[in-house]
Amino acid sequence: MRFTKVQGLGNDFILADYIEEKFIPDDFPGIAVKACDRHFGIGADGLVPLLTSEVADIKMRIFNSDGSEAEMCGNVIRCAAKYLFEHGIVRKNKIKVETLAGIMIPELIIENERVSMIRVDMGEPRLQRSEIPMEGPPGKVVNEPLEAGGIIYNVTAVSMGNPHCVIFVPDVEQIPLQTAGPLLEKHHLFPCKTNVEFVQVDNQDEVYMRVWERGAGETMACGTGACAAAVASAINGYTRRQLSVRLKAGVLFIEWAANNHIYMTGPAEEVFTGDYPIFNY
Ligand SMILES: N[C@@H](CCC[C@H](N)C(=O)O)C(=O)O
Repeated sequence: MRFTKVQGLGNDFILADYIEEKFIPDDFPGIAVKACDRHFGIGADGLVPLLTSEVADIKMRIFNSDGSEAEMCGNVIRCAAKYLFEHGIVRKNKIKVETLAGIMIPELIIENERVSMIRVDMGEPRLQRSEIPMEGPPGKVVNEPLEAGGIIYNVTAVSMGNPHCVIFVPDVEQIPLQTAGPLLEKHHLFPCKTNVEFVQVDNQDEVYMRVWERGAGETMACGTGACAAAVASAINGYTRRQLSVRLKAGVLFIEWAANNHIYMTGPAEEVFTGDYPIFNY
């Protein structure tokens, strides 16, 4: 498998370009588990095959490092758009990408003939409990108490195509993410599991976030998570609808626009390329 290792704010992925390939492996989950291993594989938070699409410029599938398939990924869609543009595969500055969460549209911001940032139309957030999905009575889940491991968390649930559970805390550095993360990710009220974001509000224009990702554990950043955190911050009245979400390795700029779409702007980088053996699994 030819691959390009990419990262967006330290959330790293194996991009596997199958657009021109005749042989498409059928065990992407198995390949993801082995290739994402940080000791015995390439090492990454996920494996992302790029494929041809009948409804968009390309199709992107997303496999977490545990092999589960996700509907959408904000950080990798920026990386994929930059890769497609810089390698001359799609020479448009707005690229339509088919995902399990629908068609997303990354836009390349070009400065001095180089892609400096990528702004992605992430579509509309979904807030109804059934859309997350989360068990319970109909309506939105805003600042609602949820017990996990003997602790009550106040959660706001947002779907960006994939599920997110946002929890506001005074100091994210104090959160024992390795214990709280898995308990919330696999909580019985989330039938498809959930990504978990702990968010500290710095002021009306900025929050700081740590994330425990469904199927990948703690990662350095999460694009859909940053969008969910921004939506949750706005509906709880903590921030404006345009804000910076600070992560370990940098910032994502999120705007919840008047058309109800979320726009996420951030960087993307290629790290290295290589070949990975996928036979004899
Ligand atoms: N890191 C991603 C999200 C990847 C998928 C997620 N773990 C899930 O299972 O929903 C991002 O940047 O959005």
